This record gives sequence, structure tokens and C-alpha cells, in this order.
Amino acid sequence: MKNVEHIGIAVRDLEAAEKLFGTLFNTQPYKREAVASEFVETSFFQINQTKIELLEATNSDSAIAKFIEKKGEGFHHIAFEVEDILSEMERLKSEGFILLNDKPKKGADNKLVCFLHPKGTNGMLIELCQEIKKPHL
Ligand SMILES: CC[C@@H](C(=O)O)C(=O)SCCNC(=O)CCNC(=O)[C@H](O)C(C)(C)COP(=O)(O)OP(=O)(O)OC[C@H]1O[C@@H](n2cnc3c(N)ncnc32)[C@H](O)[C@@H]1OP(=O)(O)O
Ligand SMILES: [Co+2]
Repeated sequence: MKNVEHIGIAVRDLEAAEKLFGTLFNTQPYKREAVASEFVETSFFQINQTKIELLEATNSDSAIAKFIEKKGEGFHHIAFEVEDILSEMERLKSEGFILLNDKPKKGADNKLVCFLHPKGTNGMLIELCQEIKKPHL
């Protein structure tokens, strides 16, 4: 595990949240990206070394929609950068953590991701992220 890659915040209205956090951080989001497989639209802020990912659900099957319905808006997950997601998934599985996906899946911001169930991590949803490296030409 390396550094914290981003902190995920579940929001109802991405545009309104972008305005609010934009004022709070005094900067604009550097990226907006829809991730169809997760039924989310994301917006990323960078404050020095810290990245904040705002997430709005795009339909009612989204983990974000279910989360907001149960708990309301707010802190949703913490993502850690890893060098080699497959070996980290293997290690954590062998240590008894509950992986929510068997294979890494494509996340936002050019990352492969895997989630750990909050039931096995003191109630925290944890995301592992590995940067997708561009092949050398
Ligand atoms: C954009 C891509 C990516 C990126 O690149 O950064 C993302 O960040 S995508 C983010 C959205 N996607 C996900 O969260 C995928 C992983 N999550 C899941 O698979 C599910 O949300 C879940 C964690 C398995 C829960 O789903 P489910 O069991 O269907 O929902 P329940 O509402 O029944 O919840 C069960 C249980 O878990 C608690 N819970 C749910 N979400 C969280 C959370 N974010 N943090 C802490 N706890 C959470 C929920 O409260 C329930 O607890 P109990 O009520 O005590 O049973
Ligand atoms: Co995330």
C-alpha cells in the first residue's frame, strides 16, 4: 500500500457540490468523468497531494444511490494507491479481507480498482487503485 489516492464523497447533486467544494478549496475540479459500470458521475479536486472524488449516482442501482438513501450524503470511501493490484488483492484475500470484486475493474481517472467490504474493515469502505500505465512506444 502506498499513499491515500483519494477520498470519495457521496453527493445528491454533483453540480451543486462542485460549486460548494470549489468555493471551499478555492479551486476548480480538474476532471469530470462518468463511470457507467458503477452508475456514477464523478468530479475530482486536487488540493496539493490530496484528491477528493465527488460521486453522484446516475441510477437507483448505484452503490451511491443506496448509500445516500440509507446514510445520507457524505464520506463514502477511502482509496489507497497500490503498485500491483493483483498481488495486493491476493495478499488481502489470504489475510481474510472480503474483496467485492474478483478481478480489478476499470475505475475513474485512469485506474484499476478493487473494493473491500466495510464489514471486514471496521465499517470503512476501502478502494485499492492502481494507475493504468501507458505502454512505451
Ligand atoms: C468511479 C469508480 C470508483 C473510482 O474509480 O474511484 C469509485 O469510487 S465507485 C464508488 C461506488 N462504488 C462502490 O461503492 C462499489 C463498492 N460498493 C459496494 O459494492 C456496495 O456499496 C457494498 C459496500 C457491498 C454495499 O452494498 P449492499 O450490500 O447492496 O448495500 P447495503 O445498503 O445493503 O449495505 C450493506 C451494509 O454495508 C454498509 N455500507 C454500504 N456502503 C457503505 C460505505 N460506503 N461505507 C460504510 N458502510 C457501508 C451499509 O450501511 C450496510 O450496513 P448494515 O446496515 O450495518 O448492514
Ligand atoms: Co473512488
